[in-house]
Amino acid sequence: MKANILVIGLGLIGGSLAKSLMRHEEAVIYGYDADPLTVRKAYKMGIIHKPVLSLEEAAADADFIFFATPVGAAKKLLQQSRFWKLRDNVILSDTGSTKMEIMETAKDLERVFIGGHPMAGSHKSGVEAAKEVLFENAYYILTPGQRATESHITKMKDLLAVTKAKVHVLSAKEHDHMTSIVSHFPHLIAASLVHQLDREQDYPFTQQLAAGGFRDITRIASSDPVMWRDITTQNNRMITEQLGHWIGEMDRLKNLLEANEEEPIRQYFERAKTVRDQLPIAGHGALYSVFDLYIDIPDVPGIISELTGYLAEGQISIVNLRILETREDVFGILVMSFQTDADRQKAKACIEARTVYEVYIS
Ligand SMILES: NC(=O)c1ccc[n+]([C@@H]2O[C@H](COP(=O)([O-])OP(=O)(O)OC[C@H]3O[C@@H](n4cnc5c(N)ncnc54)[C@H](O)[C@@H]3O)[C@@H](O)[C@H]2O)c1
Ligand SMILES: O=C(O)C(=O)C[C@]1(C(=O)O)C=C[C@@H](O)C=C1
Repeated sequence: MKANILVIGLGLIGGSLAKSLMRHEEAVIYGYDADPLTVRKAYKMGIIHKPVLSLEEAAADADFIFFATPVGAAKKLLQQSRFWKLRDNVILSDTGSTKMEIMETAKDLERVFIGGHPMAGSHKSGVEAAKEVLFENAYYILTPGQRATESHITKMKDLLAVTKAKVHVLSAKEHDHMTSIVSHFPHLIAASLVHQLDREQDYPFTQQLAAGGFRDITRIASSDPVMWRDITTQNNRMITEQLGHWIGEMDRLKNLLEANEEEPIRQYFERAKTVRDQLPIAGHGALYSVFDLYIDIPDVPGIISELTGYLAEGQISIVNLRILETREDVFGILVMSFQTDADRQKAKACIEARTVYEVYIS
């Protein structure tokens, strides 16, 4: 696709988007960030073709403009964009985690706006964390504004096709309701669990004991505070509604604990396990699918390079690697993540054929 694409905000998401949009051979990717060092880094990393110094000049040449800053800044930039001289057929979009306030702000624009939200990310931020493959297999939500026609939406879908994300259209209200449940509120729970640990005075050693469970459930508490401040203030009503449901759930749990009967407690865990295990794609999250393979490995030097070497020979790409609970002289579990089930099956067959280690899919 031949197009000038301007990405404003070259952090984790803007950087990843810019890099994957480079797959359009004829597109020219312009990159702007409030932090000039980030723009330089993005250029050096090959994430953008043209570093932008004057936002307004670059905007005037753009066919697509993406606002990929935290949602508070995105709202302000959208307001400013009313005074920019833009092409008549430009399509504006964003990557923000909230949609209702952004769509409300975009309502007054005299250009087409299609809200966007790639449902993939990380607790890491900044251009250094950007990855070309970040959106592959993830849902990418679009919330078209009132000026957007079917042909504009198709144009946007064609542009995003190279990200290999699953593009899905929703209303801003549907979006904000659903993400408050599966993304926004969980971040507050993660933060609150860390605060609970932080308040523990009697046994400071508790922090040393925070192992896999605590680490897994609180990983997202390491996310960027400004980004989450903005999300929480913009989607405040929906998030507060979820808090109300949560308090109800905690009351139910409190009753269960006070009664302290084995069977209802087992059923509580059972129901949660059933729902969690049935989330789309092998229980790996409703929003971002990766396909994990578990390999029992001895804790010996060189084991990981041995296994990744076999997969490289078989041309099988890995998206992530981690080790669960390895201790000296004990078998550990190596978890390899793949982008597709087909890759995972190929990897399983490859490792089984070439090693004696037990390989399984959870
Ligand atoms: N992090 C995630 O997991 C995730 C996932 C999907 C969507 N999002 C959304 O995408 C957006 C970007 O998130 P991120 O994780 O890439 O953040 P980030 O902190 O990695 O990057 C944001 C970038 O925007 C720049 N910036 C801030 N204000 C600016 C301004 N006024 N003008 C120009 N640049 C400015 C910052 O310098 C930074 O480089 C946010 O709206 C966020 O809600 C985040
Ligand atoms: O995986 C993470 O660290 C994330 O928090 C990613 C996550 C999410 O909540 O799933 C965070 C915010 C987004 O808007 C989309 C994705």
